[in-house]
Amino acid sequence: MALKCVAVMGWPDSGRSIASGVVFNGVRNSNGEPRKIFVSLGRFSGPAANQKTGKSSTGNDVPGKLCRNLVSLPKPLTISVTPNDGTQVRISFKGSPGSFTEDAALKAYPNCETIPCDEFEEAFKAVELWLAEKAILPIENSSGGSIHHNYDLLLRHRLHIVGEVQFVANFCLLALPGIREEKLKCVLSHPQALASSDIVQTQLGVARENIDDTASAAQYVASNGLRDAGVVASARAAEIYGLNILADRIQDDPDNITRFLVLARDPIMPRTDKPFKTSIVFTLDEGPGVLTKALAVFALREINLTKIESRPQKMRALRVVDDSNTGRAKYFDYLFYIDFEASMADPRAQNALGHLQEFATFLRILGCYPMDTSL
Ligand SMILES: O=C(O)C(=O)C[C@]1(C(=O)O)C=C[C@@H](O)C=C1
Repeated sequence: MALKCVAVMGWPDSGRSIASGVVFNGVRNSNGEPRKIFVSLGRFSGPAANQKTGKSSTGNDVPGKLCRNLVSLPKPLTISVTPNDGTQVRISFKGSPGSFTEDAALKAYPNCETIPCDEFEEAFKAVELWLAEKAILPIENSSGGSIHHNYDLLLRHRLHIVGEVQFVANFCLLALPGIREEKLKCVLSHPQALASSDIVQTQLGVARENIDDTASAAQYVASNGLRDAGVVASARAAEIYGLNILADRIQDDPDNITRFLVLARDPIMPRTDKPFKTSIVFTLDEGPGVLTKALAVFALREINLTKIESRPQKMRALRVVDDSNTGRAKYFDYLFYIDFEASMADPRAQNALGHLQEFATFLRILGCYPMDTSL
């Protein structure tokens, strides 16, 4: 059977053509109807294509290095590179020990080794340089919304989303031992933690000071012996830095949830025996209804969307279009990020992306991963 590789979902200008997978055309189902098949390029068992000749070891011609004879494709497998309990998995994160991101890593991989980094970018690099197997980063918060910078990093780097962690952060008010609430003149923490515990700070009448992460704030107050400063951080941070917990669960919304993404160098094989989510990013041409059309590819197949986010295309912020009424019109150019509830092993998802790819100007699959159903 001749296969035509019609779309490569990859980094637009990286010179590396494949990020997560390929959609193949020219495949028909048992009724003879055309069918698009998405093949994840994470890891295959079975004969691999020779990178130089483009021939598989079974002798079948393959168009392009990584296209394969789909008939012989194995059923999706889950390849577990690391044990489920996280033994020996090194996970990089932005922040100091005791931060909520580290808590989220420990929730997903209880025995992991965590690698604190100063910046999100460094957490990505730690995985790219094989210093860590995975990175974890917050992507959205139920009260503060999206963490936009991290959407940009997902696209700038080539890691794959391999998991999500939903985490309820329990914010505590901390201070040096012996210090009472009335003595506090200011409270230090991550801006999101400060914003999420506004009621208590207003009651205390304290000034707020932003620090990179909650645990670093605890470390700063402890190491400088600041007697008039409180901290909003976790109970674990109190223990690590020798601070007292003055008040527990000070978040305005008791269900303040942060969603974290787990990233790795390789994608995982999509499955259909448990709920999976897929995250994509795409761009569209300018025109009326184009976004509606893009969203319809999911609605038509009854695929539920859980998140949509738009970000400016920084290197190509303005699009100049000849418009018959007004002459030259200028539009902002956007990237659209979507999470949907379907596995890439599900034909509905394959068909939806095949359909989207017909008119999207760029499409990349950021990852297909098990949904966190723990909350
Ligand atoms: O500062 C921390 O402890 C973090 O892990 C970061 C972070 C965030 O980026 O939103 C994570 C969860 C909490 O909501 C507060 C802060």
